[in-house]
Amino acid sequence: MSPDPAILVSDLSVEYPARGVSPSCVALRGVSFRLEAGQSIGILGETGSGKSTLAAVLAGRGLPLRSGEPGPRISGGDATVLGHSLRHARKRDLAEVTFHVGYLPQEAAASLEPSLSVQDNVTLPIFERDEHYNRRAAGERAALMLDTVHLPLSVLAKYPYQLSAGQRQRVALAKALVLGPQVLVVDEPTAGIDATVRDAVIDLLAQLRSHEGFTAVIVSHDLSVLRRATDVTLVLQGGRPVAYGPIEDVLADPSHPFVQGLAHALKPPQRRRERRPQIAAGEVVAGDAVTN
Ligand SMILES: Nc1ncnc2c1ncn2[C@@H]1O[C@H](COP(=O)(O)OP(=O)(O)OP(=O)(O)O)[C@@H](O)[C@H]1O
Repeated sequence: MSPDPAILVSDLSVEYPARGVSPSCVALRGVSFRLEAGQSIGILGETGSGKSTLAAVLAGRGLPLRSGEPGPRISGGDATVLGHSLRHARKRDLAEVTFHVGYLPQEAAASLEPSLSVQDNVTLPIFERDEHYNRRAAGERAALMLDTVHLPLSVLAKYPYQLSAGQRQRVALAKALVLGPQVLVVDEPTAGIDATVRDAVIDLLAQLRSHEGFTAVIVSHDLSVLRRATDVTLVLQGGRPVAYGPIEDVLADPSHPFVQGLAHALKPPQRRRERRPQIAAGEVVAGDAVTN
């Protein structure tokens, strides 16, 4: 394992600058964590807590290079990804980061290019970097990626509208993996897909996690994803970190009221099932005591 962390976030604050009549908005405040190469972190939090902003920033996406450009701006602290400081990133740094960090944004499946075949969608990141790249080699790469996400090769010639939502999600994942990233950032990978495909996507993320040196940042409120595909989970509220640790520890020891609510929201079916027999057993005992 490299002595340098894959990702180092130190007291990071991020804001969206004011635009027109909209005031500026601080999306992240004082976030810190260190992720070694080969580790995987889950990001959890209520809507608007800054999860997608953190994912996009760490993926090097959307950061403006000049003041006045739209996009989230690092207003305090820093995030260093694969040795590149994002606060002081120049165009070349961001190109390096986006090359080595695969990104599956929220609703990535819906943002596949409808006029392109699956093969052309998956290989788009290759040709965006090198328009003269060998087409045959790119086709072979697309086939390998489809195999990685467990889709049949017949899907390569299809168009996104011909696929199910779950298949589109896996194509989007293949596209995020096509450049062979060292780090994968995924934002709600199981949202909006049916239960069977959801399991397949979770299996995939768990398998990727077992690849040596593969580092991942996974935004999800799906407990199975956090359990199977992450080592630690960071909980955000209003842009601030409120809990950090392995997901079971976070849920078992919720010292913050928000995390307590979250633990309850994520666990009710199991807890209710566990509690009911206990109450029933108590009633039986009480009844027995009366009748005996
Ligand atoms: N382009 C933007 N311009 C201005 N403010 C934004 C922009 N995108 C997000 N925000 C604000 O930044 C904050 C964090 O948003 P973000 O999308 O990161 O939250 P989230 O936790 O991912 O939410 P969700 O779970 O709903 O996707 C919110 O207050 C949001 O309104």
